[in-house]
Amino acid sequence: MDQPLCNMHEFPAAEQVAAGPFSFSGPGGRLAAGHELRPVDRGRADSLDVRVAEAFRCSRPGAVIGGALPFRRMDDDFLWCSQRPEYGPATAGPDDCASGEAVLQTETSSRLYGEAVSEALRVMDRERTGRDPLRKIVLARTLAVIAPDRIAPDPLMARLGEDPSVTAFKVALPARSDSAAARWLVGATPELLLEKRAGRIQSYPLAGSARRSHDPVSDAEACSNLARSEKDRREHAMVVEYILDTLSPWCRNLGCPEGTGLTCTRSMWHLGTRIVGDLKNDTVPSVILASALHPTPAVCGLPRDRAAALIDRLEPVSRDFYAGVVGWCNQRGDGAWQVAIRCAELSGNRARLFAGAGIVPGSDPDSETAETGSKFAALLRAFGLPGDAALELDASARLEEIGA
Ligand SMILES: C=C(O[C@@H]1C=C(C(=O)O)C=C[C@H]1O)C(=O)O
Repeated sequence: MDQPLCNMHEFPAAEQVAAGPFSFSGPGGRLAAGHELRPVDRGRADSLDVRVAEAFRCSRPGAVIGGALPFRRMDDDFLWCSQRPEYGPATAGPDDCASGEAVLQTETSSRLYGEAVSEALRVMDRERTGRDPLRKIVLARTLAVIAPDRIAPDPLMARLGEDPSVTAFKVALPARSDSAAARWLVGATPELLLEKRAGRIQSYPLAGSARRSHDPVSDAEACSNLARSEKDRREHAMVVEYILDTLSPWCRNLGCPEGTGLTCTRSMWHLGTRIVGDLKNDTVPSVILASALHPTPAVCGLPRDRAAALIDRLEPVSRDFYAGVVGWCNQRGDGAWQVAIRCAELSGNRARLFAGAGIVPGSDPDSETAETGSKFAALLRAFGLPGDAALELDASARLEEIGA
């Protein structure tokens, strides 16, 4: 092998190589980048197959590609090929990352978010009787956490991994041109975009959400209200249909044997549907299937390209790799790719937290704002802040607005 086992990216990639540029920990165990890392040539979704094949062409048996696909298909991905990945049992646990001194700041105010939801509803209403109307859009907002010191990705990931219902992840992100700080995306996602083992694939889309409660009676009530909600079922069905339609050309058979059910993390209830299938060609890499699906209407909308354009117009902060895809793939094409939600972008002592919600005709701007507020809870707790800190911040901003 005469290619250098080093990276060709600019600073601070060396620091990211040293720290391990990707790591995933979930119910199935843990995979970390390990040793002998090379960057996969960066590029867009339309050249991914060529670049993945090239990265594996001269790699050792057991090599794995891991990293992140951005939200926008026209942006470049950030993937690494590891010659010696490390596998182990899931690691979770109390770690020393919680800094009680972290401060929460609004980036996108709840008022602005509510206005964006209202604007999306107006667009849907205008198009309602036209050809191919906008039927769903997922809008997100951000919060900032400022810590006294640099925020380290691994302890944060360990805290997030304490919830056994999620896959905790850490992936290196490309440096921004205006800053020398290494960037990371760290999160705990409950949503599996695509897993492939030999010829079998699986996807577990989520859409339709309710906040959990510490009180068991209210928690059960939130769950049963979600199960009965016509709006949430409609929102969910669009995602399932889209995934079935997209995967069917690749599959000999494909279906949802268990139907739609309820699933939960420590902070949220979701509607979820397990989709399983058998591939016609079992050598197709899992990352190619994941990229073909991305972005699903669980994070973007329908019709996809128009929803993506409206997201660009209505969201003040670029998603970058939030609502993208994170995961890994081996030389047989087996691997697991998760939807990059419930995550924060770390850079120095700052973290940008993202949360989004699906908007369909009939959505209520205030409820959607509250839903995004609830989705920050797991991250906020991992930073040592109260889980409802975002909701509290929204409530005090509202009081200020009305001059109370
Ligand atoms: C977009 C996010 O979550 C997605 C949106 C959901 C919804 O609208 O109900 C549910 C799960 C996710 O697919 C997020 O958490 O940021």
